[in-house]
Amino acid sequence: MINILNLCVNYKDSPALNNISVEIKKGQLIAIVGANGAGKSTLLKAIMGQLEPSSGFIELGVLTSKDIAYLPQSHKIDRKFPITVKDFISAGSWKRIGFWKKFSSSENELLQQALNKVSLEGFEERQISTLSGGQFQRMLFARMLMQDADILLLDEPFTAIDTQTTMDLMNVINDCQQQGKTIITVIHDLLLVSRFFPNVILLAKELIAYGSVKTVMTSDNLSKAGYQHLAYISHTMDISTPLTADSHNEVSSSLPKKNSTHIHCTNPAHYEEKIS
Ligand SMILES: Nc1ncnc2c1ncn2[C@@H]1O[C@H](COP(=O)(O)OP(=O)(O)OP(=O)(O)O)[C@@H](O)[C@H]1O
Repeated sequence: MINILNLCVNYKDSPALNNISVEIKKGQLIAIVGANGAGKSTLLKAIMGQLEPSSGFIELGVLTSKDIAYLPQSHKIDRKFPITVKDFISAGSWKRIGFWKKFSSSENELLQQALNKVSLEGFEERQISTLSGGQFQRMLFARMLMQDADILLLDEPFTAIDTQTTMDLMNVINDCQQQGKTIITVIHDLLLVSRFFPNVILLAKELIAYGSVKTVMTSDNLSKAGYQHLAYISHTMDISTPLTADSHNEVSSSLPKKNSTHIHCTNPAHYEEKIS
């Protein structure tokens, strides 16, 4: 479904990805792993069409970039931008309904579902600047859910958030996979990868390995990817623990409730980084 063939991406004269070939099937859940500067974010941006390949290509089959939802690294978003949680999340639907349009009842329903899935009911009128780090990340997930896209690309969704929030959001990712969505996530936490992600792309500007956790995260591959300090303990990593994130309802019930009203869509370009 996503066919990446001999992909090279350069920033001016400087290569960021070299000769990457990977075939990703519909419904797969994949972690992209690699040291800082390995080209992980670059690969996501190339898949979503924000960066042009210097050579090689990416095919999405019958899908287009409109069918892709992107969750950026949270520090790339201006958290001081004056916008409510509701308006921020509703921006996820702009590809469907355009900017500055009133929501239909079905869009409002999607919004409520998204808020519910990330346990942020009652936060609709809050300014995004007042959210904690974990609540902010939940809001980013809600906006991604609002897009209702077939392909989800997430860039470091679990950086600097607590275990509870990580587990809740892992549950959201799991639900999305069960709905048949294809999910590709950049992750630095190798233990999280080994526990929750069936497949891994290991990068170091070039492709070190692609496949199941067991076949990819070997000492040899980790060493080639620049994880020399971790390679020697890789064989002790527990890759057999199943997903047990079931605390979503608990957090959900502890948050305040509030009715929604109709909202506007705001152009995400106002508060997000632009790719140069
Ligand atoms: N806009 C840009 N202009 C020039 N070079 C860039 C740009 N964006 C990224 N790079 C370079 O491309 C390489 C890959 O960057 P990328 O952000 O894809 O790595 P990454 O694996 O996501 O890193 P990290 O884990 O640190 O986020 C790095 O050397 C980086 O400095």
